[in-house]
Amino acid sequence: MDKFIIEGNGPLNGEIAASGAKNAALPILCAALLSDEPLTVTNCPALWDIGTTKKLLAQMGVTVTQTDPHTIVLDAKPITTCVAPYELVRTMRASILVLGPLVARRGEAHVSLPGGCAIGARPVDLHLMGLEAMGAEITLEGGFIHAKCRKLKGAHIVFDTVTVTGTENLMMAATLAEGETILENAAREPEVVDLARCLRAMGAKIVGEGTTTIRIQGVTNLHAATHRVLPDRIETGTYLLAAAVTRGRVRVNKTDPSLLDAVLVKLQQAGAKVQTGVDFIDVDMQGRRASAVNIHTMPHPGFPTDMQAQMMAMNCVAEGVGVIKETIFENRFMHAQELTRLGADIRIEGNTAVITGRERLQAAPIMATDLRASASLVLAALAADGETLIDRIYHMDRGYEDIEGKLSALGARIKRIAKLI
Ligand SMILES: CC(=O)N[C@H]1[C@@H](OP(=O)(O)OP(=O)(O)OC[C@H]2O[C@@H](n3ccc(=O)[nH]c3=O)[C@H](O)[C@@H]2O)O[C@H](CO)[C@@H](O)[C@@H]1O
Ligand SMILES: C=C(OP(=O)(O)O)C(=O)O
Repeated sequence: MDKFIIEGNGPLNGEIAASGAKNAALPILCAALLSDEPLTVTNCPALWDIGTTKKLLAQMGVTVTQTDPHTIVLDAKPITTCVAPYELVRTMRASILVLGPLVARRGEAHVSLPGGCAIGARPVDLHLMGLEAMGAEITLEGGFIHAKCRKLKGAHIVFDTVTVTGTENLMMAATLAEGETILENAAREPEVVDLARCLRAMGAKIVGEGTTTIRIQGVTNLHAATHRVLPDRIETGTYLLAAAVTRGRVRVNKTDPSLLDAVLVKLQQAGAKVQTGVDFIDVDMQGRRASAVNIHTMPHPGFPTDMQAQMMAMNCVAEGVGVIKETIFENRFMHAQELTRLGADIRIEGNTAVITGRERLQAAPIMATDLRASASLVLAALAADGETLIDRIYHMDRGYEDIEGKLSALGARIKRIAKLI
């Protein structure tokens, strides 16, 4: 298993470009299943999760062509099987996103219950409830979801909890259903909005994305389209925090500041000078130590849970005490124990972490437990004295394109070790 060796070497300085958003690209690739005409996806990040999705779709009979490192053309004219097998689905939460499109286009789906980051129980009951409301017959057997329906019918669905992939799955299913579907208490995440834009380019009739009520008028078929994936706001935020933890200055280009309002407010509270343009964000700590901030994770437009671990890393080296409340996932503090191994002072009580900042952290061998936890360990290692060895970084490869290349461009000392005895 690959490991990173990171040597904390002072402030990071420089510019990098954001990649396309993983959590937008994944549902968009699955949307190809809705049409028998090709979908071309550009600005698609080069990541493990994208590779897994390509394999998943290819084994269903979809022709998947990578025309350049960031462009994928998918032709789902022939869907030969409606099965999403355990071996592929277990590594990636987003695999559940083939469920809605398969039932909508083919009238059946057999999808293994999904894996992904171990950050909570992560049930899919709301996805299933919605499909049932649209007329699908659902059974669970042998770890698989089996869904059947001759023709989905529009329905009025109110989500008990805001769910991102739940909203995406039902929005995709509804594009080919008979009549109108109304999704209430829908997720407002930018990735949901990007998917709606892609579906609209394919001929879907959708209004209200980005608000809590999305209306979809079903059509008989979708057609060929090209869609550019929006920039990754979580990747962007992670690199901006690299400036905050190292007292440096980082500019992220090819991004969109309007996607990161909640994160930028916290960076300003931490003492950063934040400048934005249409497609860039510049964070400058002007050599100063960050001040600790309080965070309460919330669905968009609140503070994203996918940035919580990275903010905890910043609080570990900030001045003062920061309180972080995780309200989305019940088990998303796995990084705290590893950060403590670097000398951080973190007290956990239920869903709240109280972090007392330390001037410096000290290098130690540590282990990544999930995707954003890995990002927080990398950030902490950049602010630690000595060489930190981070094990199980495959988690990081799921969601960060060319992490070593981008961090090295900012002046970090980071080395990947394929095998260490
Ligand atoms: C591939 C992808 O886009 N992943 C993101 C997506 O995950 P994902 O879509 O899995 O997260 P959800 O928004 O569905 O989860 C939010 C909360 O709802 C609960 N829930 C969800 C569905 C359901 O049927 N029943 C239920 O109870 C979950 O357990 C969780 O407590 O949104 C999360 C919240 O922003 C992000 O952290 C993930 O990075
Ligand atoms: C939790 C994440 O991914 P997934 O939902 O695929 O586990 C994430 O992107 O932070």
